[in-house]
Amino acid sequence: MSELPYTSNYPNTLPIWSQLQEHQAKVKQLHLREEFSKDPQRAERFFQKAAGIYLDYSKNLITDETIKLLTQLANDAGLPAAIKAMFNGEKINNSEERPALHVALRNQAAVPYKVDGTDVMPEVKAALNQMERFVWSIHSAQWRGYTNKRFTDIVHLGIGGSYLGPKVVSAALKPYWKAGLNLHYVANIDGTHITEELKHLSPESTLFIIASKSFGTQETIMNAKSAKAWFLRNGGLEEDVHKHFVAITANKQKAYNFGIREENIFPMWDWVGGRYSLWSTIGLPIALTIGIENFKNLLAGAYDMDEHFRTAPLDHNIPVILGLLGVWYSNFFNADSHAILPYDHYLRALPAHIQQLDMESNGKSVTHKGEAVDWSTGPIIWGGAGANGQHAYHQLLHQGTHFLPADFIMPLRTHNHIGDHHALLLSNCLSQSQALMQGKTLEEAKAELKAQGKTDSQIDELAPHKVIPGNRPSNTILFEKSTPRTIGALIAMYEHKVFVQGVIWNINSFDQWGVELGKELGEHIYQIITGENETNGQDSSTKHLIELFKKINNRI
Ligand SMILES: O=P(O)(O)OC[C@H]1O[C@H](O)[C@H](O)[C@@H](O)[C@@H]1O
Repeated sequence: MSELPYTSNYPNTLPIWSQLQEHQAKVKQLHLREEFSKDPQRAERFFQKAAGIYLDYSKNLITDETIKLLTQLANDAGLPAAIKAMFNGEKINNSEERPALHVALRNQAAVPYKVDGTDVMPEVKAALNQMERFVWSIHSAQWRGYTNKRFTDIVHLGIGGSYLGPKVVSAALKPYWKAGLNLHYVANIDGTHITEELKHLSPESTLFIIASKSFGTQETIMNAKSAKAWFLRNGGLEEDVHKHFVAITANKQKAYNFGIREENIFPMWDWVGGRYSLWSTIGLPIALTIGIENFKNLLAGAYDMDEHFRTAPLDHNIPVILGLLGVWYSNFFNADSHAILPYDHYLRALPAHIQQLDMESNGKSVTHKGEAVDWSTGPIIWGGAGANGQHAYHQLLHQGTHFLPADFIMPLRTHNHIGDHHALLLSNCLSQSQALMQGKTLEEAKAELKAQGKTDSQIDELAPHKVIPGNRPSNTILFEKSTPRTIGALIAMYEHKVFVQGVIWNINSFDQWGVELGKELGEHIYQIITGENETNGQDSSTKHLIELFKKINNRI
């Protein structure tokens, strides 16, 4: 395991940590409603704009002092050096001895990015050119199906980072989709997923992308085999397969063995983590739907955020501020979750992507050196599209016993001008963060009931149910419109936020060993089902459940 190229600390042994604890004791006495009425400039003071993203963080449980102390924590935890190390391509993913160099994929400047002394930019550019040629050949119908029909449907087979990133971006940018091409994603090993997607497709006009960095992920390989079988069953011949299947992988040999022609394999690199890979060739379905120019704009938007992250002072740095606020709540207020609430139908897949990005990155409990942490790390990420959530789980946000910080995310302009929907959507978005912040006092609840003509005893009975404590924090993240550039910046912002937190917590945000055990055990269980292995050694629950499955499926 390689040495970390920057000094990392146990955050809770830093003197600043105890200063923050003392400070928290004071801040928790404050109420945001009063902080706002005391200080009309609060919104201006806690506001940043960069890379087309507006961040209002004034509805957080913070004072100027909090930001000062948190910035000090970032400095003392070695964040500036860690940012440099990431951009320098150093092996910050020390348990896998790899850099995490996704920033190279969107580098717009004529500067090299080196891995082990070799500039990777020529390979990055060559891959982008390969994507461009491919996208052009599909759009111009130079590349056609085996009966000479143009492609109408792309089926992207991938899971995890080879799925969630492309999915959120292609959905977010639907207004930019080229006419005549539909995109479908198949991720799950559940045969229902692929069955439902293929049901209405014709093999003659369907192109499959097999996206797997490792080309070893069970779900994707199984789906790829089933897709190929479907293709062959429905008229395609073995010699036509190369016209309908392309692959994206860092494991060329395996893709080749699967039957993909060498020229139809798009490269990936081990210095790009799966959940950071939508900017690479894994973004091919994005480029196919929105066109290569828009894909390049997406990269440019992410680059804008990278530059902001790399150069802005910590207390003006959007990803740093977001990361520190998350640390403030996780470690000093014991928050164990964080909600992602996009008020944009096109961005409805964002919570799922941020979930993988954040939870797979920071769901760790040992430091870079392998010592157990005794501070909380990554929170549970959850969420969904607004305003729908307001009629479902927001009740708990407003009156539940959990402390749940949230991000409200919304484009200021819409692609779909219809009636006054967008102004109403914005009103909903703003009213939710306002309600969380200000709440409703007992006096207000009573006055409200009185105005409704309730009797005194009714008022006493009902008022406690109507009290809303408020003082619940949120960020409001806005941008002018969902464009390739703003969406690029938005997602890069979250990537860096996650990194900031990983640095403070002294954990490796770029490995994911925790997912391996389930895969290994799954292999074994499958062998038991198929009779290749014995049930010996299985716990009685698993054994019993396997038997139940076999019995119901007549596999005994
Ligand atoms: O792209 P692949 O190699 O198929 O990996 C797909 C996904 O599966 C793994 O289990 C990891 O948890 C993810 O980080 C990864 O993105």
